[in-house]
Amino acid sequence: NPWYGGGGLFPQFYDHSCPKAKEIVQSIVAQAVARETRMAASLVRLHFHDCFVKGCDASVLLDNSTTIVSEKDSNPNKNSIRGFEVVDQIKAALEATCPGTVSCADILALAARDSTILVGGPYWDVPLGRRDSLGASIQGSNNGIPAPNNTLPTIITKFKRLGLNVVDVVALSGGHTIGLSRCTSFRQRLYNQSGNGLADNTLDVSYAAQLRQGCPRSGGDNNLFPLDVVTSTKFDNYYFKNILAGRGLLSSDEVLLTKSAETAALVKAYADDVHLFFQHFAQSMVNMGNIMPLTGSKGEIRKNCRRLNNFH
Ligand code: HEM
Ligand SMILES: [Ca+2]
Ligand SMILES: [Ca+2]
Repeated sequence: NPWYGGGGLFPQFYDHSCPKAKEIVQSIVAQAVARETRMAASLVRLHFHDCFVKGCDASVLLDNSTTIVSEKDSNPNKNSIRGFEVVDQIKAALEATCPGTVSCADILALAARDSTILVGGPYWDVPLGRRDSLGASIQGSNNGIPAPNNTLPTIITKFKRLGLNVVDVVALSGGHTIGLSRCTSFRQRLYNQSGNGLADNTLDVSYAAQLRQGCPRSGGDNNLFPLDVVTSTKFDNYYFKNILAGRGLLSSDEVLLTKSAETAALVKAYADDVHLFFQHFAQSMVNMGNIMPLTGSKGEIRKNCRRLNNFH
């Protein structure tokens, strides 16, 4: 059935219960991205870090409380993940228009799509109807979200566990065509990639020298660098062209080219054909958004994305 995604979600879910839902999300995301372009990247990543932990259920949005250990303090998220204030603003507007109707998990999926379009990326219909979790998993966040120094087999395994495939790995890594990374996420490549005191030899020499300027051996952990050194505010295929030129920022970006013929072929195909990348990215975002949604009477529709309705 073409109307339904893998998880029983469908794009028309709010057409009767909250017909303005999509435009409300879009207009607040547009304001936020106009204020700060990076917010588009941060909102795309927020959906990813939600879906990879217990599925797309807004678990990532819960704050610490007596019953919740927040995913916000996990290794991948701490001092890194952002966009929560924008989600709060969207939720407040939706509660004012259609109280108790639109889930925080669906807000994340819509905001990721709208963000992508606003910086020049592809459109896709977002399957909807997710409900919000009654818990969070900091352990799931620490273990389930790939780390930048993971090997390619480990990264692929972390995707496959969730029903995603190698095309999804490479296409979704293309999300790094926008946004920023902290020095701490790639420092090892600049100084001691293989424990021999040498820089990663796959790094372009002048790019590595440029990175060392702002990312010293010690200190500057939170200094920020574009994930796409050519067009970090534009959703395009420079991320893949950069990898081919030894200018991928993270080890997890570079290994797509050097550790598997299958992923390398996709990197080259996307570098050659932006339309193919856009088509695959859109499909893979739908695939990611279908990971283990709560539907029917499972979970709840939170009134405030940061806490359970029955909070203490
Ligand atoms: C394939 C495995 C992946 C790894 C190892 C990875 C790792 C990272 C790391 C280390 C950062 C920088 C964080 C920091 O230093 O604060 C980052 C940023 C980012 N990631 Fe990924 N990522 C992966 C996949 C994805 C996917 C699937 C998406 C979305 C489709 C994505 C979207 C982003 C975006 C947009 C940013 C920039 C966020 C901002 O500027 O606020 N990443 N990623
Ligand atoms: Ca989740
Ligand atoms: Ca770009």
